[in-house]
Amino acid sequence: MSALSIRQAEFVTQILSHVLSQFTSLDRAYSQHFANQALSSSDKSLISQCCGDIIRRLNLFCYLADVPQDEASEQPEKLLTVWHYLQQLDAPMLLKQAMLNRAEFDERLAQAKQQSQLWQGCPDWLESLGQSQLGAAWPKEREAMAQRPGRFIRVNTLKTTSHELQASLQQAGIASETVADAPEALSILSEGALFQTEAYQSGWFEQQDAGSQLVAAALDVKPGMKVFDACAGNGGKTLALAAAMQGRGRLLAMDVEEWKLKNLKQRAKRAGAHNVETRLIESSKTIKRRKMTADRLLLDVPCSGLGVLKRKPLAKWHDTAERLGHLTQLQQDILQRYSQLLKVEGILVYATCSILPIENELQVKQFLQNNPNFTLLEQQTISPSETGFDGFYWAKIQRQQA
Ligand SMILES: C[S@@+](CC[C@H](N)C(=O)[O-])C[C@H]1O[C@@H](n2cnc3c(N)ncnc32)[C@H](O)[C@@H]1O
Repeated sequence: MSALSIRQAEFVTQILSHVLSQFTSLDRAYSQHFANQALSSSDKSLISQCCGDIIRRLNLFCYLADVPQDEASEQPEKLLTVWHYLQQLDAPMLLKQAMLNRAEFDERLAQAKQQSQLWQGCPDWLESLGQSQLGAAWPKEREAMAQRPGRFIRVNTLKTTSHELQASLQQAGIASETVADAPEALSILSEGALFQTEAYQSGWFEQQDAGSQLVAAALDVKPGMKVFDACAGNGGKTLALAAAMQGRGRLLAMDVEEWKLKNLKQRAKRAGAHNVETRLIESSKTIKRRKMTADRLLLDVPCSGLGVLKRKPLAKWHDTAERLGHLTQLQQDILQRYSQLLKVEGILVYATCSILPIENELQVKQFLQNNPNFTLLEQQTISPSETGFDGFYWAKIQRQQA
């Protein structure tokens, strides 16, 4: 990795200031700041990697820069200087005014390395939650979630094969490799303008973490089935389901947010997923009207997102623990009401992008206690530390009787 140019450094400081003062998502900030700018894909990739590194361990960067965390948005240059020092790089000229006393920095660095919670960029509320929920398993998950996320795509088998896609990306100078246990996933090994390739324009792949692909695969859909994706959002998993159905059967994508379903429709068109229909959930009638009609049902419920902190690190700097009570109630409510969509012998997958038992196996346990006509077939937590993927949970549940 090389030092940032002055221009790249300016983008980083502007984006950091923006997200830290307004708490908009990093992705949204990138699209706003990059719009209509002559930046190469390697510029964009370096800028976003650098912003991600700093936000992921914001408390550490503030400590090393001797900046109070609530003033981080006003002193992003100092955080960027720390980023350069940590990688033994010279900071760009722009940052000279933000130079830190090297001896003091070294002393702080030595102290920080002794404190794993600080070194791995973990706020106090998350440390207590992780400890209480996961006990001895927490430290390795905390460490895994301090790392940069991997870059994964899903091969769109409606249009191509893994082999053909790899060859096409290789021609565009992008190296990739297959991923053990996730048959449609490719791990992208080189930087490069993935989204400007002919393969992307032709709908041959979607960006999707390998863990998320495993959740969709757990539903085990078959061509010709009637499948509901009841919290479909922008359709990451819907499109994976459509590919597994080989375009045959009915796939109904539902959500409470209309704009997400609009995005989903566009993505489905590009992917050639012609059996996808969308339906806005306007009231409980949308569900009741379709009672006992589904062969398969995906409930990818709203959650804390604490499994995907590598990719969405800003969530560390809100106290998500405060929202957990509301979220877990909503999750149980969705599971209880939407499970009525299933036919007898139909199968649902309840899923979250969290690794906390309170959102996962404890929710399923409560549901099964209240609904003896459903049984648990299988469940899995996809652990970031064991897989290198984002963290997810899924439970496969079958309806035995009406
Ligand atoms: C984890 S996200 C889904 C991500 C999506 N499945 C994917 O793979 O891209 C959860 C979704 O649930 C939606 N949602 C929130 N409350 C809901 C409700 N009561 N019924 C259905 N969907 C809901 C949110 O709008 C959000 O899109």
